[in-house]
Amino acid sequence: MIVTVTPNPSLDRTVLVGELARGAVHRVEDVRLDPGGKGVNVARALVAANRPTMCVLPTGGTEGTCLAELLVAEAVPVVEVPAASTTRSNVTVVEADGTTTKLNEPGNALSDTEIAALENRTGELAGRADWVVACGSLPAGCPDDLYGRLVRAARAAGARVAVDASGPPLREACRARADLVTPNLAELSELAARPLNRLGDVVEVARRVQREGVATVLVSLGADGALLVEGNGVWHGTSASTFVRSTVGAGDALLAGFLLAGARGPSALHHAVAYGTAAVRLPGSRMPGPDDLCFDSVHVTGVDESLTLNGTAA
Ligand SMILES: Nc1ncnc2c1ncn2[C@@H]1O[C@H](COP(=O)(O)OP(=O)(O)O)[C@@H](O)[C@H]1O
Ligand SMILES: O=P(O)(O)OC[C@H]1O[C@](O)(COP(=O)(O)O)[C@@H](O)[C@@H]1O
Repeated sequence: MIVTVTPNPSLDRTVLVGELARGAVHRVEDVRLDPGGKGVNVARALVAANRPTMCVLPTGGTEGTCLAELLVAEAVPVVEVPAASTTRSNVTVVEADGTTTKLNEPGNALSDTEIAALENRTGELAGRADWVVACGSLPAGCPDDLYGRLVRAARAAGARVAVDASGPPLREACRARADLVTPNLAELSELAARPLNRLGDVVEVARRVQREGVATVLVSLGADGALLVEGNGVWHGTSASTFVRSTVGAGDALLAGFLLAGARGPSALHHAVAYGTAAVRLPGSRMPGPDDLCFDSVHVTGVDESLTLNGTAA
């Protein structure tokens, strides 16, 4: 079983417009509502692939009820931690050419009791889990070390732990020796406090994260694919160019694909990039299922560290 934890879930509303212009009135061409938040999306993709999954999340108010109902409709097993404050709503504007603009609310604060309940429910499930996957931003006022604490508790219960986070919560998860972290380029660059222009820069910072005790670093590079640093190995997965409908949830799909393929080595990277690529072809944050994947368009190679991120000479 894989347990996902999303301390700051959201109700995701995605609207489609021709071209976004600041200050203008737009007539929306299409709209969809998805259950959202990074761990929620990972759980949706896992369930779509028939992998036993539990999705732990706080829910509050009308939005929280709606979010839980949407998950039930997708047959995602949910462990709800009731929260006094309302679950946030995030808005995504997708333009006809696939350009994606996200407006993410910070998320209402959880009380200390609610945070403790989230940790307890996760801890109880961790004993039966292969992986605990903790993802996304933390709501207002939540301690930065929440993911670090979850890593320690889940590992003590015998599970491996993956964390997809940014800033201080990511740093704390690395310090607690998460088994797998999945930063995107901006998040890794923030961690390193410098721009990362070449594949070699990405590898160097990922190696630094490994030295802290994180076994596997999977860096998502948007249209340039993803880089896997594991043990002494480094691989770059790319896909042939594809049309982009919405990039929301692509990182979550990448992580789900990696876990579904065993979270190890170039074959898992190949599967992960197939998931990320499939996600950008789907509307809103709809998660891909096995039928959406196209493995032939994905290539995994060793890494020439002197190259820029898109594989051209510096
Ligand atoms: N514009 C794009 N074209 C093709 N694939 C993409 C594009 N954006 C994302 N992907 C795929 O989705 C994965 C995750 O995307 P990315 O934007 O890096 O993650 P995050 O959502 O975490 O920032 C990438 O590794 C890639 O496989
Ligand atoms: O917790 P954060 O960082 O605010 O992100 C939440 C948002 O990210 C998503 O999980 C999508 O994630 P990615 O596009 O990074 O894969 C949305 O469903 C949600 O609205």
